[in-house]
Amino acid sequence: MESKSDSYAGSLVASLLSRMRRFLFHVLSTGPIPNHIAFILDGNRRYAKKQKLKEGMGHRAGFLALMSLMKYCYELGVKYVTIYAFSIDNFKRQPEEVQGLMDLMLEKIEGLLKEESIVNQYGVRVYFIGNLKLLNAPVRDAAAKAMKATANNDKSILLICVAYTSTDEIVHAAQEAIEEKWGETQESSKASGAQNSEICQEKHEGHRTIKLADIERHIYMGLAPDPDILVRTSGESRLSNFLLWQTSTCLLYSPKALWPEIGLRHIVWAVLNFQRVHPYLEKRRKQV
Ligand SMILES: CC(C)=CCC/C(C)=C/CC/C(C)=C/COP(=O)(O)OP(=O)(O)O
Repeated sequence: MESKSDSYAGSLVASLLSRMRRFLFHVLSTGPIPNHIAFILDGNRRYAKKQKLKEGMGHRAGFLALMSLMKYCYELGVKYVTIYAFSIDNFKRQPEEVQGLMDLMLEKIEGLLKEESIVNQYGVRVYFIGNLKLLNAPVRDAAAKAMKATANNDKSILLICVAYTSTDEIVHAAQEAIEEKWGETQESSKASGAQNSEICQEKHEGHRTIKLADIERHIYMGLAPDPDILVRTSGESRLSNFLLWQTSTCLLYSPKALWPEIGLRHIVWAVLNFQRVHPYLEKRRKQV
């Protein structure tokens, strides 16, 4: 059992580490701080295997790592954090694993709403991004509840991509943009009393004139600026169908650590690298 002096020493060390971290962040903030960092949470099952844990425990450890990372990002002044929590392709995994992940998600979303959670400590507004109708009803309802409950938080933003892939996001946005154009075309045809053949012609023209901005208006991630840094753990540098539309001028950082092993040093290193290439990234952005 932990004695009183042990717990006193423990809280002293925690407070010292927190002060050191804040000092480090203060020094870092003399340079540009990324506005948006996105994470691909790779390597949770490998971590469980490495630590000889049950597979689901890797994802639980991954969630704890996520909480620490969010804390570091928000303390550092990063406004937007996006995570790839579950891709549409992940539905192809063994049914027990998918169910285990959905159960974990449900439990953790409910936990995020508790008063003492990081979301409330840091004034985080939560968005769930993706094809949410693919989720089971309890997770979808919990996601809707979390978005509603945090709607008045405005200090920071957490975007949780679930049932998400970039190609699905782009197809969805293109479809909505076409429907919007078609709606406008019909309206203007009605107003001018055009004949059916003319409507068809206008519809055709309307489709042909879809612009980049029409698609961007309907992209799920449109509520956030493009990420400045994309972190993918476990040494992989593939994007795996994540934020393909949004990452043309983004710094990719792929530390060897498995997701549950990610920590403060990785964030500091990512930000230092971002600061080093910042003038170049800004130039590229202006050109784009
Ligand atoms: C509410 C909320 C935000 C919950 C998030 C929970 C969480 C940590 C989800 C990660 C899910 C996932 C499929 C990660 C990829 O690791 P992997 O399973 O592919 O592991 P591997 O790369 O070792 O195979």
